[in-house]
Amino acid sequence: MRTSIATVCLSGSLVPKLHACAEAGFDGVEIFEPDLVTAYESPEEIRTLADRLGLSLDLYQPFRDFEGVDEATFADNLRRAETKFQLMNRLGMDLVLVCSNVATATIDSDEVSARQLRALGELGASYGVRIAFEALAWGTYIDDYRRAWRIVERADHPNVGVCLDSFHILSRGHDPSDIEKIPGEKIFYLQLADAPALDMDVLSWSRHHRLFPGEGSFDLTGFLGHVLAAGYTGPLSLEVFNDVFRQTDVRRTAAHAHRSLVWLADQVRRPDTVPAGRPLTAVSPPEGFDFVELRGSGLDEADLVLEQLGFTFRGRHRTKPVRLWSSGRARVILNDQRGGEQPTHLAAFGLEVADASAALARARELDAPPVFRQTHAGEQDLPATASPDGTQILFSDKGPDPRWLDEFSYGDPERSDIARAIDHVNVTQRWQDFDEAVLFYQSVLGLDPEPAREVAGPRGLVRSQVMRTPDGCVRLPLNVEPQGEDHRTQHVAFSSDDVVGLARTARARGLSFLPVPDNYYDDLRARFGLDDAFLAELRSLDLLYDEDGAGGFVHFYTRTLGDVFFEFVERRGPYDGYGAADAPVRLAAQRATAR
Ligand SMILES: O=C(O)c1ccc(O)c(O)c1
Ligand SMILES: [Mg+2]
Repeated sequence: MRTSIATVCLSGSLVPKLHACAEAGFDGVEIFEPDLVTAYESPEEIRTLADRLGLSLDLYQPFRDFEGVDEATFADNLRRAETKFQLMNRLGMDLVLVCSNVATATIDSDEVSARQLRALGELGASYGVRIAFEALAWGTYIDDYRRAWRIVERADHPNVGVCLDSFHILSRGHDPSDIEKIPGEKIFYLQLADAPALDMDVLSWSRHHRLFPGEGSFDLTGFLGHVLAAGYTGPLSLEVFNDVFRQTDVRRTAAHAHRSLVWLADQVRRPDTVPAGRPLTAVSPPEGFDFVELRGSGLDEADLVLEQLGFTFRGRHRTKPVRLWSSGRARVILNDQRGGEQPTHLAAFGLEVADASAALARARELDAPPVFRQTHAGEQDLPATASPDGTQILFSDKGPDPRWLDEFSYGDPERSDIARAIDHVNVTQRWQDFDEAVLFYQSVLGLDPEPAREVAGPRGLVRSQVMRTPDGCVRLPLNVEPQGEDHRTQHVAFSSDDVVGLARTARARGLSFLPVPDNYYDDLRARFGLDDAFLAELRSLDLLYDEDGAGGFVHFYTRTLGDVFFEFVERRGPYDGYGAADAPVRLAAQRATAR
């Protein structure tokens, strides 16, 4: 199916927007009227440019406050419409969006609205223009697509149909299954937008918080399924009003917008809808973390901390300045190759997947950038891509022991069992990249988003959202990076069966913990009624504790090494969280002890 996007989704002026849309792979655009009005190019020049870029001009929008009005207003509205139809002829466009009246309607009548729309259709026909009537969720009288369709049916004009917009339908909780009752050819246009679950007035929600499919919490797969079942064959078009996307790089936004449509079209599992003409390579969710890789200027300090934590030094790589530490299936690579000028940071993580080359193929189909890593003959070349935040992701075929382990020598055999595996990797995001990251991890890696939540940091509440596999073997909590800091603070959490014992041993070896304030333990006593002995033990070791009704969670953090720190977690029983209640304590402590 063809893909399209409303120019209102993007930042800047019309010409760069058209270039960005074409570059991202869209087939067409909706021209948002203010973008044309404020452009210095003539309609003919816009038409020529679009043509040269291979973009069709699919929809002119919006034409406001047309129907449900008295006769004098109606006459003036027809005059207004006629000038727009003339403009559309200059642009070479044949479809206009008319949204339901929110301002001048005084007559609440299907009969009157249908008659007025019919007259508009008749006028449009003389210009070769068709009318797509859309019920805005906040329309004065018409705020439901079912009523818009009733009126269009009654208008009974070949040039009058409906425009369906997922936001207006799903935000109001209207049942989308009635879409299937509309004949496909009367659905003149389809606009898709996702949105976060928010409890606010629908106009503000729509104008500021819409998201691209896969970035919010609407069931767009189900929605699109109904539209396709109705027989709609027009473009899949994005119409996303979002303050962040209106301010951020136009090419980057267009690129993740396009990814969202490719992914959504694939989700409905109808080969005829897939924009690329063939389904995406199917992948199952990752089955575990293979390793994490740190780079930067402070890796010697990381060696020391890993040793104090009881990891085994597994040796050096045979051709690269890279060394490996492990504990159970938790593997940490310290890479001195590049990035030595930066503080120690999380540069990459590896994921074990059923089929590494299939995982890479899917990433490429979704326009995730390939990453080429230096390898020598005989070394395993792991397929890799990069996430929007720049972290490299390497795929390896799931097996008992990764083959690349053999490339390390002069180390010790694995003797530690304090850590079982990597429990989660916390990847911070710039606030403006967060939605793009949710879409990336969902579409490329097949991770599911948990509901977003907020964590109190020293500079205010920050958004936190976990992307994970259903079974929890891969968990990626995404957190907004504190603003105004000149570095990121990411962390790698290892799971252990005995965090208390581990903390005791590590402390005896001189590990420095993130210090926890005494007040925290008084609060813990109040929250969970813990016994004095356990509380004293937690306090003496700077351990944190949480419960979620299902089980308990004991954890601690190391001090920060450059831009990264380690966490050890023990999940007692089916505890499924991340100690989110403790995050404010961590953020405050990190700030208090910052370099
Ligand atoms: O917010 C608006 O006014 C507006 C305009 C046109 C649309 O298609 C829409 O969904 C909303
Ligand atoms: Mg709309």
